[in-house]
Amino acid sequence: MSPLLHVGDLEIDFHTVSGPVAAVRGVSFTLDAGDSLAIVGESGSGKTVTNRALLGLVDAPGEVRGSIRFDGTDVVGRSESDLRKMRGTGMAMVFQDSLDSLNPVFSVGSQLTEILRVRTGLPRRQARTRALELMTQVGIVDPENRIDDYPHQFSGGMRQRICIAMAIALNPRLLIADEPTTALDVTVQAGILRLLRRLQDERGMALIFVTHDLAVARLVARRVLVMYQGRIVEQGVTEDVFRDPRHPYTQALLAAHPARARTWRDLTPIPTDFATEPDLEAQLLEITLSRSVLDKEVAHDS
Ligand SMILES: Nc1ncnc2c1ncn2[C@@H]1O[C@H](COP(=O)(O)OP(=O)(O)OP(=O)(O)O)[C@@H](O)[C@H]1O
Repeated sequence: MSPLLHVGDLEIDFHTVSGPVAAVRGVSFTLDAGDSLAIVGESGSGKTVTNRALLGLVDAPGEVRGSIRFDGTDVVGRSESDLRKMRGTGMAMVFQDSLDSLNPVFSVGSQLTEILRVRTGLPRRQARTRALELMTQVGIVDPENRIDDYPHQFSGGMRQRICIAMAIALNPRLLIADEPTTALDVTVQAGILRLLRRLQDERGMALIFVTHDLAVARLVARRVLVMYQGRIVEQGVTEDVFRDPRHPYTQALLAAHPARARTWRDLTPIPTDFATEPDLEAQLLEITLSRSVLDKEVAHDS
């Protein structure tokens, strides 16, 4: 069986006033239908632009070369109208910041029903019923009373759930989630990760999850791909990469990861105030999200 997604020797350049930026180099990977892949790497390693390229969303001054085949069809060089048809039904993306993705002047219900009406031709009333179902599926409590609310009336986590509802509205075969939990606090993050895992499982949907955190990758994806400076330095089954990281960069990422620390005493002491130390805060987030916490919640859900 051929893979759902095949990326071959992908290269992305940005032609800027200060010269060309080689954002992605020689990236190749495949993803089977229903499988999950995490793309991990530090800021600027090319994770986001790689995923935007999958959806044909790299605009000038970006230039994409190489091959991207989704469901047997080439993405690179395809017309904008073809790409628009593919987005939503084939692949859909959830971005980091839900406020950027939602239109503040329309209720969440009208944004959801609009997608359904325009893309599937559902009459207004049925689209609203479907929108309510989708809101329920993503864990919005009492959707009848929330459907006419505006994005600002929802919390960050709930807004991200609405974005996920919009992304799955057309039953995509591949959902790409680009750091969808970065802006959220730990409990809310765990809820979103749990939701993505459940949706993927229930719908048999493939998932690409972008994160800078290897421990989070391990929570959501069967396979992992590690990027460094625009290139893939390592890829494989997530557990194998954890057990036996081959590339020095992956080894360094793992060695530095606070979720490896078993007790608070194992952490590198940071001699500054808890509340103002961003690194420590990030470490705390990562630890709280460590596997046992989320697994317990997933077990509790199922
Ligand atoms: N529109 C653009 N113009 C110029 N350079 C860009 C543009 N978009 C991205 N880049 C460059 O491409 C490289 C990869 O960026 P990308 O956003 O994919 O990184 P990332 O791994 O997703 O980082 P982050 O985790 O911070 O989102 C960076 O060097 C970035 O500066």
